[in-house]
Amino acid sequence: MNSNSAKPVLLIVMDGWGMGSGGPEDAIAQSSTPVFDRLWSSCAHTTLMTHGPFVGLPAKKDMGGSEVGHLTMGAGEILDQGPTRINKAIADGSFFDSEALKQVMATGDEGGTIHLIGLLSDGNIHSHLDHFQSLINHAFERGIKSLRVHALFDGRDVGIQTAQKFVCELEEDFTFINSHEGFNYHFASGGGRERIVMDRDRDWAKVEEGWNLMVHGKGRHHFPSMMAAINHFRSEKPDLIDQDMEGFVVVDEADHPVGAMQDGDAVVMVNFRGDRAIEITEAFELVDFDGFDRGNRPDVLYAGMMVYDEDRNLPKLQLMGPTKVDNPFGRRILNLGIKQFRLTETQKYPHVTFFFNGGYRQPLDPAMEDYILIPSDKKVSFADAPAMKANEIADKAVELIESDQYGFGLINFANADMVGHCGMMAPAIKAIETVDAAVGRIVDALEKAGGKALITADHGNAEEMLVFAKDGAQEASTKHSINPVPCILFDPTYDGSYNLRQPDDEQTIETKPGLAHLAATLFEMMGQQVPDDIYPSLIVRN
Ligand SMILES: O=C(O)[C@H](O)COP(=O)(O)O
Ligand SMILES: [Mn+2]
Ligand SMILES: [Mn+2]
Repeated sequence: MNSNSAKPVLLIVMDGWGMGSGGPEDAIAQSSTPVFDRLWSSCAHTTLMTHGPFVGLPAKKDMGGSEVGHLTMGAGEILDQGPTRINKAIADGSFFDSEALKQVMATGDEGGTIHLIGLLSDGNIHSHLDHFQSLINHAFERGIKSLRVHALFDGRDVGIQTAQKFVCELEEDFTFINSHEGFNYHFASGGGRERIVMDRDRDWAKVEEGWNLMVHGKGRHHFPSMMAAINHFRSEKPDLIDQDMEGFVVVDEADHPVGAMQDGDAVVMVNFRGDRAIEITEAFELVDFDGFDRGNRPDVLYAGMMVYDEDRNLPKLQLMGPTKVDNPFGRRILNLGIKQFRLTETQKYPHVTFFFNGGYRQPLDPAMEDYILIPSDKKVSFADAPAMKANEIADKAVELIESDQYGFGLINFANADMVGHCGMMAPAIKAIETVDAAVGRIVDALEKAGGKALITADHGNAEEMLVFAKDGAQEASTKHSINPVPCILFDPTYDGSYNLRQPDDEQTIETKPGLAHLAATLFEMMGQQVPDDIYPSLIVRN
């Protein structure tokens, strides 16, 4: 096929745009979305499942996320994702046999302290409390005497004020373990994930603050316990979302940090998801690191739950091998000679590259793949800049479509998700309206170029900005939803001769329309043979 004459077929991901109830919690229903409404009523469309087993996650109600969503879209099939594989390995015991974990435990045998750092919640997007507990119990059973937990508070993949629940669960474990002679297991530091450590946009000040708390035991706030810290910050600001809590150090009666890191200690990053674990991993591992001044760096053994950066093989020690896709969509179309682009802003860059590719970050053939990254706004809450880079992405998309070079392009608009995570209605509406207009400009350009697009989302978020308790009380929702997402096949030549498969109750996990069916649908839209080793296309010819 001559890629220069290709009619572009795009996959447009409106990140975090789910199908809501239309009620007061639904920011999408409250937005003016003339483009979406026109496309929904004039194009073939369906809804897709994006959560739990539909994307290879362990539990029925696990929320989907950008990583698992893009990985599933690119794979064209449902594959076990990181947490599923970790859970299975913990259950069958193989998790504890890894060389990496043995090395970590060996430092404990030699008298070193084992430090667990990570997101302390059961959100299952970046981490899971069970994984902390499995590691803690294993260390205890192995007779490791000293362990510290440096906890990042969530409030973003779970309820907005839930930190105390997870803290108390581990405190109970520690109380039991410490009742045995010679054991001392404690929390050592804490702070909200948006304030410290879990940055993914080279905002090194956040990582540095976390580094100083965890590694050096240095920070502005000192507390005798985790609960003292949580109570203090909530008494100052009762509606404080856990993700925004300031960082602090846990200290003893003499005001000394209880868990500063020493030579000979081991550190395990418990998060399995890579995007927000890479920067702290660089700080621990890179020799020529220049993100910030690390001070006197203790000589510690560092391990991560999984690979966070495949290209650089970071971290060196991984407790679990990576989820790999043997033949992802991008590689398959490359082999067909189809030129492709990926386009988004920094916040979602790994998702349209690394995750969609099922494990590689850089183009396999730079002459045939253009990965275009627009820098995200820094040092702002996206609630204050809800347009994010959607207009710039649309400008670039129009230019790429008009260049007449590409047979495929993947675009991600981060707004409905990133602004949705702030939990505020008015900015979310602005975010959605911006995306709607940007998609409108892209479909207009596609129409002129004779192209087509699948317009969909990787999971919901902005259509569920409030959650309601049984007693009717409501609180802001900052997390993803498990609602289905829209899927529209934009085709200016559409004559009603096909439809998209609709969900029904007879279907199985594999056959219910989901993200795993998009790859085959794209092949069909490009006029290519659908490979027989991926899930079938959603297109049903009348
Ligand atoms: O990292 C985040 O911002 C949230 O935990 C998940 O959001 P994402 O999966 O859409 O990136
Ligand atoms: Mn997403
Ligand atoms: Mn999100």
